[in-house]
Amino acid sequence: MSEQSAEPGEQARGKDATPDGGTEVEAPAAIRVRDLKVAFGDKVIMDGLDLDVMRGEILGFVGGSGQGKSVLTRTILGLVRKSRGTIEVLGDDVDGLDPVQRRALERRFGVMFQHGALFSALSVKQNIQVPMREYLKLSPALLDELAMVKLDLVGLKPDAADKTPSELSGGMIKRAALARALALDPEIVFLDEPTSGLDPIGAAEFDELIVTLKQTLGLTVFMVTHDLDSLYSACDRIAALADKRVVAVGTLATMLASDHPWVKAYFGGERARARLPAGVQG
Ligand SMILES: Nc1ncnc2c1ncn2[C@@H]1O[C@H](COP(=O)(O)OP(=O)(O)OP(=O)(O)O)[C@@H](O)[C@H]1O
Repeated sequence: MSEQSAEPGEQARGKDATPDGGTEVEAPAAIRVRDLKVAFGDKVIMDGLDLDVMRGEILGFVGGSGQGKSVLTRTILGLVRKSRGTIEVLGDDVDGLDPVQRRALERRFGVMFQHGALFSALSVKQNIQVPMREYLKLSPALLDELAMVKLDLVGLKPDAADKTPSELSGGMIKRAALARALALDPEIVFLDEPTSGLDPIGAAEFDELIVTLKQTLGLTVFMVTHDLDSLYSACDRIAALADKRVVAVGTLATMLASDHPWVKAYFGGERARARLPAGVQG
């Protein structure tokens, strides 16, 4: 786990202590964004945004509604054009990739869009197999076997395989969508508000699942969320988006100490303070 200095530019970076506890060194970032600008026509959504998501961490990404959290995710994924800045994913500058390299990189991340976004006409198994069919050449038997492995990984019973999304509970839909995001054994998983719409127990179980998968599969997780419990219990670090850039990044303690008005209001509010883990002072 790491914390950041308040210096501009330094703020986005993750640093790890050396094993002997000595000088801090920069750990490799899974995602490195620098000086990002994104605009739709005259409407500037991000300007001068820096962010590092470190390998093997769960980074919780927060910001007011409509501030650009989904747009940032989509820009990193190459679905929205940036007007300035650099984005490196797993060591590759995405601007320097030819289509073949781009496709190879895309195989290394999985995405779970808001509300699951499963294909309603397909069964759970077929949904999980969509990315497999797109990127892998496997026999139907192997595709079925792999889909069952993914179902098991996310804690769904085998009988969920042949159900359609409309036959699933909200929690099961989230798990099925996560299974699809994990279909190609990604190194990075993007989760857009994964616990929205779940009851507190379902949300806590989903958070636990994400933490377990991070630990067992070594996943890097970029998680857009409004869920304070997820931020407190599942995330290694938190980054806050305001004023078109990342204004604070670090542990919960860093957030609580931030002077930025939006971060102060978000983490210092009554609701946020009431949910703080035991032992953490708001
Ligand atoms: N394709 C687009 N064309 C024009 N404007 C867009 C487009 N996509 C998003 N926007 C605008 O960009 C801004 C940021 O949207 P975004 O969905 O990223 O917000 P968000 O922080 O994820 O919000 P929420 O927390 O409510 O989901 C909004 O004003 C939105 O209307």
